[in-house]
Amino acid sequence: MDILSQIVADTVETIKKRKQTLSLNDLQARAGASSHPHHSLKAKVAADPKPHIIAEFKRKSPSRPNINMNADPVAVAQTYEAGGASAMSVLTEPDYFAGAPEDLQAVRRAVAMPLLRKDFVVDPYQLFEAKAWGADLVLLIARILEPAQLAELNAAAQELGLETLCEVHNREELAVVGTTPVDFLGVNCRDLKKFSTNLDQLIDIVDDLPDHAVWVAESGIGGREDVARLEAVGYRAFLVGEHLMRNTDPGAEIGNLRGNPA
Ligand SMILES: O=C(O)c1ccccc1NCC(=O)[C@H](O)[C@H](O)COP(=O)(O)O
Repeated sequence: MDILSQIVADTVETIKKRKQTLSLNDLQARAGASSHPHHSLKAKVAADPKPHIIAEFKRKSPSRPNINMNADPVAVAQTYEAGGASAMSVLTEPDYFAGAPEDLQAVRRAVAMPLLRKDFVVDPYQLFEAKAWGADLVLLIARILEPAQLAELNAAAQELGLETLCEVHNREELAVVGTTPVDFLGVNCRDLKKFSTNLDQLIDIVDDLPDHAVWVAESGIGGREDVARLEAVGYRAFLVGEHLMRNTDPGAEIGNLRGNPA
């Protein structure tokens, strides 16, 4: 079983348990009562031609067992926001990424930038969770969804007022997306078998990316030159995790990535 299949199998079990603790009906009521205003990344991207950094909070990952295990999500969020991040990605998956719903909820109370619930969404229940916890965007990974399932989750998320970031790794997965009106189309250049990243793949695929979504470059971005190279071929937003989580001054580095060195 590959790593994504393992994560998805465990996620399905986690959702089963959560449904026993909080029914879908009760969760829907909570999501409906959520008083968080919507913070739109789409609007930010439309208003500003400069590169947009989606700064990620990630303690660890399958490829990196210890990135920054003791990091405080609220302190990191405040630094990211002050540094000019357009949005923040918060891992909520517990077993492989040491994330938690409480991280997203705490960050929501502390900052006003758009928040991405970064998880392995396979069930509409997770969309209501995302809404109830204060997210503005959700990740939908093409590799783990059937085309009809992706279309349904995308429509359900947008109906709830969540923007969608659909992630692909290659051309084959673009077929899963088809004409589904996702808001953001992310290309992730991490090879999930070797755990290596190769930014050239993000460049090779651009001729086949659909125009209906904003393009997001994901994984392995390590400096201003990387952003500039990817921006030159049409990417408008950049999901950056490890590079910022290991940086001693992530706020300044976000400015640098955007082409505004301190
Ligand atoms: O990073 C992993 O090891 C990983 C393994 C399995 C599924 C997803 C994985 N990573 C998630 C991501 O896509 C990254 O967190 C994100 O693109 C940021 O990447 P980076 O800037 O390289 O931390």
